[in-house]
Amino acid sequence: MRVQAKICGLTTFETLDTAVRHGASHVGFVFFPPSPRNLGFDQARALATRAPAHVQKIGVFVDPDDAMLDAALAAGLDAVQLHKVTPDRAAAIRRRVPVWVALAVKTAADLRAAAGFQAAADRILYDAKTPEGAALPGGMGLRFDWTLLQGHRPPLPWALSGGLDPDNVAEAIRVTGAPQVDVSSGVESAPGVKDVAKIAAFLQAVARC
Ligand SMILES: O=C(O)c1ccccc1NCC(=O)[C@H](O)[C@H](O)COP(=O)(O)O
Repeated sequence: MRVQAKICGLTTFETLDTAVRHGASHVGFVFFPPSPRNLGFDQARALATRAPAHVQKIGVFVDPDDAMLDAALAAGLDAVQLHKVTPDRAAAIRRRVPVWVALAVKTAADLRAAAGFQAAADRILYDAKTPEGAALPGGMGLRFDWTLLQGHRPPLPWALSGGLDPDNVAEAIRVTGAPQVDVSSGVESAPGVKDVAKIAAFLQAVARC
C-alpha cells in the first residue's frame, strides 16, 4: 500500500502547492506562538482553503485551550495533532474533531504510553522526544531509534516522525514499516523556511517506497 506523507509546518502558498503537486496526503499547520512555523488564524484559513479536499489539513497544537481550538478549527481543519496532551483532554477534544496524539519517544518505555490513548485518539504520531526545557516539543529535526518500533504493536493507526529527510525516509520506512511519515525541518533551508526542492525530493522518495 502507498505510504502516506504529511508535510508539516507549511506557511506559504508556494510550499503548500509543491506539497500538493508532489502527492502529500496531509499538510500540517502549526498553532504554537514560540514556533518559527506558527500561523495566524487568517493565514491558516487561506492555506486550508487553497488545499484541495483530498489533502487532509492537520492543525498542530501544544495542549491547546478551547479558545485556541475554536479559532483554529474555524480555519477549516480536518483533524488536530496534539502534543503534551493527557488522554482525558484528548478524548474531550475528540468529541469535536478527529485527534492525532504525538507521542514523544526516546526509549522503549515511551512507547507504552500509546495504549493509554486507544479510546482517546484516532492516530498516534511517534515523534522524537525533544530535550528537557527545549522551546518546542517537535519540529526540531531530532530522530529516535527506529528499531524501537520493531515488535511494537501500535494500538491505533500510526505515523512516524522526527528527523526524517529526503535521504533517510526510505530507510526509516524500511526499518519501521511505517504506513505514514511526517516531516518538518528535514524539508527546510532554515528553521521555519520550507524548501520546495526538499519537499519534492522527500515526497518522491516516499513514492518510491
Ligand atoms: O514544528 C513545530 O514548530 C512544532 C511546534 C510545536 C509542536 C509541534 C511542532 N511540530 C510537530 C510536527 O509535526 C513535526 O513535523 C514533527 O515533530 C517532526 O519534526 P522534524 O523532526 O523537524 O521533522
